[in-house]
Parts: sequence; C-alpha cells; structure tokens
Amino acid sequence: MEEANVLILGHAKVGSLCKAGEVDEAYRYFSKMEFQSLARSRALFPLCSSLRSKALLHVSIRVMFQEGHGGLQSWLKVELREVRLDKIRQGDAENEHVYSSIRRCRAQRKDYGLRPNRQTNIISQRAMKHSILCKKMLWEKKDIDVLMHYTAKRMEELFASSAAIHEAKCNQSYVDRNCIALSRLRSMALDQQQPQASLDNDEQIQIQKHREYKERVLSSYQRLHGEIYSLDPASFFVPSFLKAVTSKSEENLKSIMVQAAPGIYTFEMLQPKFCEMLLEEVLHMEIWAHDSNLLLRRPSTLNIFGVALDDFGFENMLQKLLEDFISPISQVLFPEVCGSGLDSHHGYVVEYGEYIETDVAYHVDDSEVTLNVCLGKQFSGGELYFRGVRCVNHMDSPTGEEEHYDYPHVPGQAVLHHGSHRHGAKAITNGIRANLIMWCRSSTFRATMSSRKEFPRWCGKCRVDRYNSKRPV
Ligand SMILES: O=C(O)CCC(=O)C(=O)O
Ligand SMILES: [Fe+2]
Repeated sequence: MEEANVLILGHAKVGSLCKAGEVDEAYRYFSKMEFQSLARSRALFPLCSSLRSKALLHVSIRVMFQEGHGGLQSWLKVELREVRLDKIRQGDAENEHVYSSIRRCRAQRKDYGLRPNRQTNIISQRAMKHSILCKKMLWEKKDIDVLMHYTAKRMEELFASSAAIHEAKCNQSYVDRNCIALSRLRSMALDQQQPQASLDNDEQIQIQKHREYKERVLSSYQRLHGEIYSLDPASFFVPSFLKAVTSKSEENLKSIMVQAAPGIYTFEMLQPKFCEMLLEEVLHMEIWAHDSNLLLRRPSTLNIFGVALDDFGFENMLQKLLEDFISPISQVLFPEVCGSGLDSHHGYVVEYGEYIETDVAYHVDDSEVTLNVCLGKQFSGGELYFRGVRCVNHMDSPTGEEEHYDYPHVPGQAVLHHGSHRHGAKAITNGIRANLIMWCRSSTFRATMSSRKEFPRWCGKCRVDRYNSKRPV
C-alpha cells in the first residue's frame, strides 16, 4: 500500500487501520457502515487505493460539508447504540437515561477516566470553534474544497474526542443538577441586590467575569435584526396566541392550550418569520464572537451550542415577554408555583445537529416554569421526554408508568412545563434543531419555599407518600 495514496478524512478507526496497513479490517468496518444504510457517508471515506479496488471506485470527496458530518455522526451513533444495547442486555442500564443511581454513574465515569463536565467543556469549546468556522465559511459561501480541507485536518481529533463525550453522556442517568448552580451564579452576576458577602471567592470571580463579558458584548456587538430586540407582539406571535393572551380571559387562554400530559401544555406561538430572524441573529452572534476571539458563554451546563440571549441585549424584550405573556398564562396553569406571578428569567437559544450536539441530559431547570419554543429548522428525532415532577428531596426517585411522556418538537410551537418536571431531549437523528428557551422564576415563590416545611403538592413522590401514609394498614 502506498502511503501517499492514503487519504484519511474521517473516521479515526478506519483512518488508523488504513495507516497501519490493516486494509481488510478497515474495509470490514466500512462495509458494516454501508450495511447500516449509511451509504451517503461513502463520500467521507476516500480510502486508500487497496480499498478502492474493493468496489469503492466512485468515491467522491466533493461532498457537502454537512452531509459529510452527518455521515460521521451516524456512524458514531451506530457504534454507541451497540455499546448502549450491550449495557442494557447486561442489565446495566435501565429505561434509557432515567432510573439508575448516582453511585453507579460515578463509578462508570471513573472507568472512563473522565470528569465529564471539565472534559466536555474543553472538547466542546474546540468543537464549537470548529463548528462556527465551518458555519462562517458556508455563510460566506467559500469554496467547498477549502471547507473540506479544514474539516479533514480537524476531524480526526474532534471525532475521537466527541466519541468519549458521547459515551460518557449515554451513561449519565441521574438528574443533572449542575444547571441549577450555574444558573444561580448567573442570576446573581448581574443582580446588584445580592449580598456579595455570602459568596465564596470563586463565585465572586465568576460573577465579575460574567459582568465583564456582558459589558464587552454589549459595547461592541452590532445587531443584525435590530427590530427583534423590542417586543412587537403583532409580528412575533401568531394571531391565535396574541388574541387569547391579550383578551385576559382565562377561558380564551385555555382554549388555545393543549394539555399534552399532566402539567405539560403546548400551543402555537411564534411566527415563522420571527423564528428565522432570531436564528439569523444567533448565527450572526456566533460569527461575531468567533471573529472577535471571544469564547461564547454556554447558556447552561447542559448545552454546548447556543447563546444566552440576555448577554446580547435581549434582556428587556424577554422580560416584557415574561411579564405580559408568560406570567399571566402561568398564573392560570401553574398557580401552585407562580400564583403571585413570574418576575425574572434566563433566556437562551440552543442548537442541536447531527455533528454538533444531539441530545440533552436528563435534568430539571432552575425555574418555576419553563417556556420552550422550537425555532426550526428541519429535523427528525430530538423529542423532549418528561418523567414526572419532583421536589429536591425526590429528584432521583423512580418514574411511574403514567409519568412517561415524549413530546415531539414542532417549529413555532411552544411547550410550557414546571421547572421541576424532570426531562431531557433525545438525540436528533437528522437535520438541525434550534429552540428558544426561557427559564421563568418567581421571587415570591422562592422566598416562601425556603421557609416551608410541608411537602409540595406538585411533587409526584410526595403525593404518593402522603397518600400511602394516610391509607389504613
Ligand atoms: O432542547 C430542548 O428542547 C430542551 C432543553 C432544555 O431542557 C433546557 O435547556 O433546559
Ligand atoms: Fe430543561
């Protein structure tokens, strides 16, 4: 095999087998991939001359970048699915992500030699930069060859790293609470009222950094669509939503809501034009950050790709959306947590793609109520799965059969749920999905919650326990 003929663009395993002269083994891998109907990935593997002789003569390098990445990702998923299935067979994983204990999870992480958060952070930052550059090139319509050249250089490294991340994530089966800590810090960061003395040194440093970050963004970012930074209900919302909420009638409000499952409400909300503009704005932010050598802050510990909108000047618009629209709806639908209204928020856009990031770990939000609206674009998979509402004491308790609900995202459509409703998002299997998410909070609820002794009525486990304790033995 002539070394010079070896062109390795993609899969680390196939690549290293080729390099080592293990052509038959490489071919076996490649055939397996074809067998899994991943034929379009073919173009990603411009293999060495010996492989070509095995009927792969028509391999073309000039494949669209996204298609190529899709191929790789699919291949990765096939492998991971097998790993996961093995674990299920061994009785080592129950019910997708949901039931297992924290102890087992920690042990597994140790096995992989990973500290997922740190590791994920480092890799994701690299992947993020890579993705943004690629997006930017596509945006500027650069020659696809240049793009492929860049991709080729980075792919092997990124691919190997993301395999490790995905493996770690697939085994994460307890409720991820990191997002709560980070979000607490974030909300403190810009809140001058917070008694700073109660914070430790690390927290103070983080807060200061966030403040500086926000100042830097706000002072130099040039908006693409200035008009979406102030709330314009008539152009943002579909007429049915606008009419129902502005009528201020509980009956009208309920008439546009579908209760998909207990405590999960869906309704048509955003106009396609607004979704499109918001997505363009987010891309514009990412490109600007890349060009300015600014590492974008992640919207939460759960998401690698996406932008915290409040850092970019959307704070007032989202606050108005909260006060005028989401709060009145939530007072009707979730009186137990926001009867007195919602008064603060954390708003962001998240993005998922076959290559970038496909799913979200099982978690609860740092919110009383969460608004989640799909912005598009075309995708399959990525369902939001819900597994029952729980208070902090019962976060990892099992899910009852009746608490299982999977919601398929639809562009423009919103879902509103209790922040403590345990949930996650399944992997998307095709395309790109982006969502606008707003964690909505009530200071009144938080103040009274901390002094309350009795069980919360909204927690599924507390309810069952109370019922059982009252039953005659
Ligand atoms: O991607 C989604 O739809 C869910 C994301 C989510 O749950 C979150 O960001 O808190
Ligand atoms: Fe969430």
